[in-house]
Amino acid sequence: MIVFKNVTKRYDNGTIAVDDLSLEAPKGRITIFVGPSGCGKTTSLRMINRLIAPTSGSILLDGQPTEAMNLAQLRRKIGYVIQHAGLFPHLNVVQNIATTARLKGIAKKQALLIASELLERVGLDLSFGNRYPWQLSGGQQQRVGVARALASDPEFMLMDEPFSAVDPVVRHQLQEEFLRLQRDIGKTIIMVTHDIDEALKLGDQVAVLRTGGVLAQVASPKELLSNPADSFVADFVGRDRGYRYLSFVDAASSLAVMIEPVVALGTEAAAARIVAKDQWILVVNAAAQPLGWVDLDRQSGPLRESDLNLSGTLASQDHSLRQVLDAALSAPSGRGVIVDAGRVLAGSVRLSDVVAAIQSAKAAGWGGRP
Ligand SMILES: Nc1ncnc2c1ncn2[C@@H]1O[C@H](COP(=O)(O)OP(=O)(O)OP(=O)(O)O)[C@@H](O)[C@H]1O
Repeated sequence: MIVFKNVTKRYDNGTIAVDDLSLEAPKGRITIFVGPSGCGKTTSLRMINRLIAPTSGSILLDGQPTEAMNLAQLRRKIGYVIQHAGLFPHLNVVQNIATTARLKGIAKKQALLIASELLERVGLDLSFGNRYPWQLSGGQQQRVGVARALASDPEFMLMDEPFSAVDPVVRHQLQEEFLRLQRDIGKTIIMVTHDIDEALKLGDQVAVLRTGGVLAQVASPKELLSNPADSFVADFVGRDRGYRYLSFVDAASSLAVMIEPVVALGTEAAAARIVAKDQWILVVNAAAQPLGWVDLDRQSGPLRESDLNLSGTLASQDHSLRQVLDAALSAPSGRGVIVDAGRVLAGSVRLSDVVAAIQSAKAAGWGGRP
């Protein structure tokens, strides 16, 4: 556990970057610091590994005040990941990862072995090991940065905007991989971001800071959305917080999933019309995985790939109500496509049934994920 006790940082020019911050980052969980630019997120993070010294107050790691700890020992306990990864340009990928293990006193051969294992763990092929940082994309560099922080097997991880230097698609991938990794390693993590979506997605708890370094609220994502402490937090978590909240509610098992007629590519439109519920028919591949919808009102002859309407998203029944709602809203037929874990068709849901499921979940006090 990481504990901030009345921590204040006043820079020499008089700026109060962090003002009397007290909070606990629980063991094995992800705590996110989020807030507008200049609200003291990075300063708070860097006070933990003493890159910045607090003006007053203290920070405790598993009960031990950091100011009393040997600096080298303190840093060895803490993995540190920064924006743009900050890799050493003259070392190749495996050597970069191995540096933190070496600092911990692990023999070179063993450190390189650990580094190679971690490379795969963060989703990079072993062949990347010999490359230099400039030969990697931004997303690959970030992965190496995470692997390097993990190579010393630290108890704590500090991550400063680790996924912000990449495009939204790669960022989404990195976030998903990171959550999977954390399920295995269960580190005590504090991450800084200015992106509320990222905070709500990754955080077990989220600390919202306001300008002047004052803690506005610390709570679970669900609590922040349903019970913002004040108008600053309410504005910061976003105007669409009612809709976002659905991300935290499992699609009710009572959700009525209907049988959806399907055809294969190559089926004649006339034959498809016989099985279709209305003008829209769902096309699946040989493994019964949905490919897209076809509008039979505009179709003659065999159904081709180029006839597919691909606008509909897929949801699985164990997804959140937000995903199921999106599937229903995005489907041209108005029927959201539900798949199982192997992307095989399970059926479809009508928008009206999703809305009914949302209403009954709300009436039952939401339930679902914590
Ligand atoms: N070395 C310094 N000397 C003086 N003021 C500083 C120093 N470093 C940061 N500050 C100020 O302290 C405040 C907090 O800065 P900090 O970098 O912690 O904010 P942040 O929330 O991480 O911002 P961003 O999201 O823009 O990175 C800002 O007003 C900043 O200008």
